[in-house]
Amino acid sequence: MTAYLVRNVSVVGGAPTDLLIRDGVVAETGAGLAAPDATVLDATGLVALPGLVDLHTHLREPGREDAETVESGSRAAALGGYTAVCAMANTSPVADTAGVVEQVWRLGREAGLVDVQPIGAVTVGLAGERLAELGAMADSAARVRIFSDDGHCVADPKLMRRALEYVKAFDGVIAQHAEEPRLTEGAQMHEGEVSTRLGLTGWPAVAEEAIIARDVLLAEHVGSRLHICHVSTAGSVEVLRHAKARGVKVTAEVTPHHLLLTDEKATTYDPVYKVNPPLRTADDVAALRAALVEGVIDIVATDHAPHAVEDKECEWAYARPGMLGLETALSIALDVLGPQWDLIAERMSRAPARIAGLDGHGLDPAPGVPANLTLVDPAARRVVEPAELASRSRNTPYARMTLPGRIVATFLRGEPTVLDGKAVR
Ligand SMILES: NC(=O)N[C@@H](CC(=O)O)C(=O)O
Repeated sequence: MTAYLVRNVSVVGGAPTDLLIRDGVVAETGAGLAAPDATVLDATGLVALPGLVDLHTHLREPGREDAETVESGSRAAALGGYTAVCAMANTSPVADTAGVVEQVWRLGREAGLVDVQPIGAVTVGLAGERLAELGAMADSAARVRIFSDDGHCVADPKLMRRALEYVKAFDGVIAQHAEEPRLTEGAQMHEGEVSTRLGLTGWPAVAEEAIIARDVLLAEHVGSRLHICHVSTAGSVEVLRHAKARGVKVTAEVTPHHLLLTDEKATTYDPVYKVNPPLRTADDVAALRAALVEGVIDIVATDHAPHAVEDKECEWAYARPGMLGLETALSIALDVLGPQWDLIAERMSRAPARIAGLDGHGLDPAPGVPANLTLVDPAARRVVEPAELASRSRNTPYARMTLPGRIVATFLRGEPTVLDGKAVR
């Protein structure tokens, strides 16, 4: 195994130092290290972060390998600075059995570019009628701890309660896609002034807020861990603030796109901006940003949702919801938060690793720690070219935008997955 001597790097924004990476761990840190056998990387001006961890990635395998595979999504993740991703269960077949989660887990190991941690479905076939085999998935080789019907809400309160009770035994967490389905029938975009102007059926903020309010009360009643996927409204932030003040064990994520884009984008009728939950108003964006800084929202998660061309380049009403995220998330975070490295490390690596229970991830580079880390050039600016993305899909909402920051290198247990901004494999 090659040793790497990373020279003159700022660890999470601190004073420049050297990092020696050997045998899968950070072996030494300090100024002026010597290691004649190591490959030297001059990291002057670069920042080292603990490898990013994505709690919400759609890898599309099995079932839609034309849109993404475990391998192509893993490569996109590594290029985005990630060392671990949690793969959502809405594949085909659905990841609702030990067999399917083990298959995804094994494909992740074979690709070897990031740790792929499968998420199991809460209900059989995401149909919201019967609990899936949560215990069997937890006991499988994939050791599933997060369960989600993402793409669908667990709308039945009794099923939601049972799921919360069930996962308590192994400290699992239910990740809820908060959308009261009766309130979003036929919805095409955020319900508000823009939807009225365009004559499109709206997805009201209350459809999200009502489910979060119900579920934080259920989680409190049961004493279980609840995670809220892709929080998108100012009202949801208020419900979460209230729940956290009461001591409810709830965590929440926000996506890069909900931190940057608004429902005004729908006026282009370009389906690349169609996503679930929909892009909201500028006031919502401001509330989400403030909540992320404050900690009412715990993490940034990408909701990387690759879609084939025919599912996106069509009429708005027929387009599938979802956007790419893995290869641009750090740049958007840098754009929105500025160079607050400790905050970025917390919201994009340490906290998601804790929520997912991923050992060896989310740890700042320090002697003895597994070398899961990424090197960022904060001064670089890049133009997003869809054709250059590693994802099999092209549905990025940031096409041809100039974004700050570039991932220079990513290491997974001491092995580079990205060097000089390029995937190693
Ligand atoms: N976030 C999205 O817009 N899409 C997700 C599922 C979903 O949440 O609808 C997908 O799987 O494509």
